[in-house]
Amino acid sequence: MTWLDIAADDPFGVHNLPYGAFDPGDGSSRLGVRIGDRVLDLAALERTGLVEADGTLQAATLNPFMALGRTCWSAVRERLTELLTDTAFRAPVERLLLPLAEVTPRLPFDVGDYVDFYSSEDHATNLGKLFRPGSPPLLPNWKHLPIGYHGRAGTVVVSGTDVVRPCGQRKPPQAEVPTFGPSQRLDIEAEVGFVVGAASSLGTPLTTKDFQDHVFGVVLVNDWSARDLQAWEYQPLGPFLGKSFATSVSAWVVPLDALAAARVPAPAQSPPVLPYLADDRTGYDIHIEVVWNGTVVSRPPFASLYWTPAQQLAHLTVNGASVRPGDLYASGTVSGPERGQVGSFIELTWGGAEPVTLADGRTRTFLEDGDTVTLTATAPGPAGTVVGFGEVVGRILPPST
Ligand SMILES: O=C(O)/C=C/C(=O)CC(=O)CC(=O)O
Ligand SMILES: [Ca+2]
Ligand SMILES: [Mg+2]
Repeated sequence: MTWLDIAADDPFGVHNLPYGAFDPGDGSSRLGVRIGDRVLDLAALERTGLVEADGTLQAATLNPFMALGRTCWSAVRERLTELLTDTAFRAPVERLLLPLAEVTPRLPFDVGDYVDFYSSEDHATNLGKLFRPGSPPLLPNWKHLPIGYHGRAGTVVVSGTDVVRPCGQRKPPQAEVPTFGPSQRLDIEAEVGFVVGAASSLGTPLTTKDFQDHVFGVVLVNDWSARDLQAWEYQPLGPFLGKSFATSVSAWVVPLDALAAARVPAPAQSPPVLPYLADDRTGYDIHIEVVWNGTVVSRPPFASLYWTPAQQLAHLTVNGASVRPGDLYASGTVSGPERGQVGSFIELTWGGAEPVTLADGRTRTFLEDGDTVTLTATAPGPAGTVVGFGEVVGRILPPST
């Protein structure tokens, strides 16, 4: 039990302790750990000598700390738990707690490379039907490898950042030539992101067993997608400007250690995968909620994903490509089999053909200017607790002229 005055069922209790970066009000970026509705100033804590992490907690982002590797992550997490539970430490630690409401979240890590996968069978099937009607929805490679593409690391933004509606080329199927203008089919993708901590060596692939030692933690991701731009540009090289304008991540990186109780068996795979992709089928029971202008429109179940994050890591390094601290790889859109479980609005409204009605009585197909989308998620924690992921929220601004 923590000495802090927080409810036993608080999703940000001592069983969670997610890391982030925050601006205390002076324009700087400082590392912190969230506990309840407060943030513990890790830079100041390290300077007191109560925690030791080679000075890495003085940095503006988590990258130097994440580079230290799992032994250090576990030691610091254990020490933080001790400091927040043993009343002997209450006096020196309590002084370093700030109300969450008084700080501004910053991007918690410098994003190295950003990869986005496509690992939900339901999502891939739905998108196949919508983008390629008349063809088999799953391409022949889909069950043999986790399909992915490299996204744009420099436009990954922290939750709360507004998203300007992108402009670009689009060509409806019946049109003869493309036109240019603001996207008319602006969409979201609800995803879970994995943040690499420990680097690997160029030329040496990681195995599925290396996942625990290289992945530091988990964030929520909204991979904003302009479907009209995407549909016209994506063949043959894959997503480009239809997705690179912005990708939002949640402010708090939930340590992998906080998700031990959320492990569930991932779906069985058939046909069998090649040996380098064989894994112990560890999935995570993360329950996502998609909230559109205040209305919950969907509840995507992460546990349903066909490809696990361990397989994704093994696949993305199997050619010898290395990973670095701050690399981010996202699961791909999380969709379950039901309409109320899909992770994108193109699926929710079936290509815009079936509008949804929000709580304010207004209908929607794709995003309108001024709309706000919030993704939240929880997972089971130890001893009946709940692990919170916070939220990733973004509001759509009109296109720049
Ligand atoms: O099937 C397609 O052509 C396109 C699929 C996507 O847009 C999905 C994507 O970005 C990967 C994912 O999030 O699952
Ligand atoms: Ca995506
Ligand atoms: Mg994106």
